[in-house]
Amino acid sequence: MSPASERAPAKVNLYLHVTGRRPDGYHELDSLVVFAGAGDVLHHTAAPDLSLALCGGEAEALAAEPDNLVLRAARLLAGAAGVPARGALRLEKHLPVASGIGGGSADAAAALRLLNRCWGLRWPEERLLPLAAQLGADVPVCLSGRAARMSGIGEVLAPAPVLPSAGLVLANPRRPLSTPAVFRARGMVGFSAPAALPAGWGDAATMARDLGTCGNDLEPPALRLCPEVGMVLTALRAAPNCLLARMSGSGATCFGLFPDAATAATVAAGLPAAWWRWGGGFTAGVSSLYSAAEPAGA
Ligand SMILES: C[C@@](CO)(OP(=O)(O)O)[C@H](O)COP(=O)(O)OP(=O)(O)OC[C@H]1O[C@@H](n2ccc(N)nc2=O)[C@H](O)[C@@H]1O
Ligand SMILES: Nc1ncnc2c1ncn2[C@@H]1O[C@H](COP(=O)(O)OP(=O)(O)O)[C@@H](O)[C@H]1O
Repeated sequence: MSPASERAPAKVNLYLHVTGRRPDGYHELDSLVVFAGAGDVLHHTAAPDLSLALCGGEAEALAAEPDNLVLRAARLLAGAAGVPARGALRLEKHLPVASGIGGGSADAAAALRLLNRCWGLRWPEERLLPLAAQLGADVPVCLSGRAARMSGIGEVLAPAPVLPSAGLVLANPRRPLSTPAVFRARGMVGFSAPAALPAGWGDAATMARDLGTCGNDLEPPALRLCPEVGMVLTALRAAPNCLLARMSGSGATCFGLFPDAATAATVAAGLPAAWWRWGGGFTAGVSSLYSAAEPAGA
């Protein structure tokens, strides 16, 4: 990746427990978040003013978006750093919009990393995290792009258990789902306890067995709003060697876990062409971030 580009990988919630609700209406969560090889890409070219151009297969869904998260992130960082917001940005949009895999959050996080570098700020991750949290509950976890155990409303991050190599299929029935609408549709049901997880897994089958004891508490309301989620889950579960299939985030994208990336790619290619689908493996992290030990301007 060129120094003037940043990957914005898709976030996948391998499980998602709603553990409480704050007085301000936000929900407390417990989730194991991993990142997929699929993602958007953000590019920067020096320019006196700030602008954003969109390209890529999923760009059309954002054409009417009045307040792209990339521009919000750029303005927020410029304001916090006291520098002019400048640069011609180009977003290659490959992830479906409003689909439970955090594309907008990943783009916002990529903008923070990219402009931190292109504007010569060299802020460490810890200094960018409060800005990320202001942009959305999922943006802090997307900042490092590292697998994490996420709690609070998304801002409390702890290392994930050691993950095995595994295959991952993502499939979306091409129905956008609004995150607030899915939380609302959950209604007055009770809360789940945080999951009990081991320190790590040696293979994909053991990981899938343990994750099978968890769930996604947003899956039932999402299924009511978007019955196609059920078709996607059925197709994933019917695929040979599927170890686990579940919805990610507030949907409608579902994931399937498979023994390896090659199997996942084959399965994805066999899913209905009318769906958005992708198959591969987890990604290890994006980090072009600076460590706190590194002096600014170094
Ligand atoms: C549900 C999750 C799980 O990872 O993923 P997605 O389905 O969006 O991918 C996230 O918590 C989404 O994070 P994000 O999409 O950044 O949410 P925000 O923009 O901050 O919030 C949008 C709305 O979702 C609801 N919301 C979000 C996060 C949270 N912990 N509790 C909530 O109740 C609130 O109604 C809020 O107004
Ligand atoms: N760069 C962006 N990519 C996606 N959505 C964006 C972006 N900027 C703003 N949005 C808005 O954020 C909403 C949530 O988008 P997204 O992050 O794709 O959802 P999800 O977290 O459910 O996958 C969209 O409906 C759109 O209105």
